[in-house]
Amino acid sequence: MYLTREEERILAGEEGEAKAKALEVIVKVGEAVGAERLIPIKHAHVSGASYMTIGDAGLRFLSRLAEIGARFSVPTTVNPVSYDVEDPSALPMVRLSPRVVKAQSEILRALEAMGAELILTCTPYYTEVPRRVGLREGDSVAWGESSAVAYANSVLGIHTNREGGPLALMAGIAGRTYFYGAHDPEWRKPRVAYRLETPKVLDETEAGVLGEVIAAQHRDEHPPLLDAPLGGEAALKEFSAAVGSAGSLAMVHITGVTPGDPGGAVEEVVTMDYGDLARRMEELAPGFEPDILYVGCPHASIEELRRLYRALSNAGERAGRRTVVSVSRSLYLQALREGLVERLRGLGVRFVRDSCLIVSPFSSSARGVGVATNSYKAYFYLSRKGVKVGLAPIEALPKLVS
Ligand SMILES: C[C@@](O)(CCOP(=O)(O)O)CC(=O)O
Ligand code: SF4
Repeated sequence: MYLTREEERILAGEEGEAKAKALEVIVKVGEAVGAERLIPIKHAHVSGASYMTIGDAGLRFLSRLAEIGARFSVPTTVNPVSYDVEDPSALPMVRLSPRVVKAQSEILRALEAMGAELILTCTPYYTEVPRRVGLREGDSVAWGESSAVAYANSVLGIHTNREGGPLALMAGIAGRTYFYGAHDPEWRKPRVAYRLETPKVLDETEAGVLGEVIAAQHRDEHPPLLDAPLGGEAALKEFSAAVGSAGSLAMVHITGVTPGDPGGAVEEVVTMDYGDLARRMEELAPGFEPDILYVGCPHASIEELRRLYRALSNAGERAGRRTVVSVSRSLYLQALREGLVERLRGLGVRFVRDSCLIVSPFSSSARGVGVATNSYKAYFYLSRKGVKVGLAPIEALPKLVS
């Protein structure tokens, strides 16, 4: 791999042992995928911050990095953790053990010592970060959270591969990543298009199921092109989350949404039938009265909170008292300023910031609990963790509670 003089100096340890080791990892991974050079990144977003995901081994790894003086070279933010840091009791049905609280605090301390900004959300794109860092279409970043990776590439035109696990962390310390995949304009040109003729604009749950269908059948190395009427912000967020969780897609070129020209390289068109989506929606619909109505995986958008308020306002108060919303601290403050938090809390809604039902200990205490959610990704993960879960759009959720 070609290295600049500066990169050679970093590898030689002239900017410290930690940065040398981090760049060594990036170079090795780059060489393994055939990358010929490195590129600078403007931002890193680190997943793998929840103690429930990384455990003691991850805690030791991060603490060790901080001890040897690792520091992020570019603005670096962090994914959700195992509980709401300011209100650990916010999680429903969860009694946090002192061990989890202590270990999670040590993880956060280590990340902060390395210079991370603890925004603790999987939706960095809904925070001040992109504006403050000056992220623009075409910029390269190293993001770890799969839903944010797909959203960055497909909705914002920001270039990132799925830098899962420690890779985003290493790229944040090295200030670089390998030039490959989503960073390469040639790779971003779709060869296969998926066209959905439908009588209606897709809501967020249909968009999530569409993401599952495409992720399951797309085999080409280049991103798919999608020609379908996705309706609104929540649909884009849930579609991005679904293609990243039901498959490993880092990008979908969405007609009318993704910035830039798709490149005119499409060789195959797959026509999809809305009936297939409708049948899958039927399969995933909650066939039970839910104990919890869950919104906010990935963390809720302001559009979802506004829709949730309208839906709950027309429902009985029992629905509100069963509703849990996970949301970034940043968007919570925006909703607070709008009076939305007070109105939703007035209907009994419980807010969980910094965390969610998937990366918190919720699923281990949710045996027999029924969850209805508007998020395909929450369905995907909670069902695999043994939780009874069904999928329905926000407007339908309160009607499931008698
Ligand atoms: C499932 C996920 O959204 C959250 C759990 O990941 P982590 O704890 O940030 O590694 C990660 C992902 O989809 O990249
Ligand atoms: S809310 Fe969903 S997308 Fe966000 S961290 Fe939890 S599982 Fe991942």
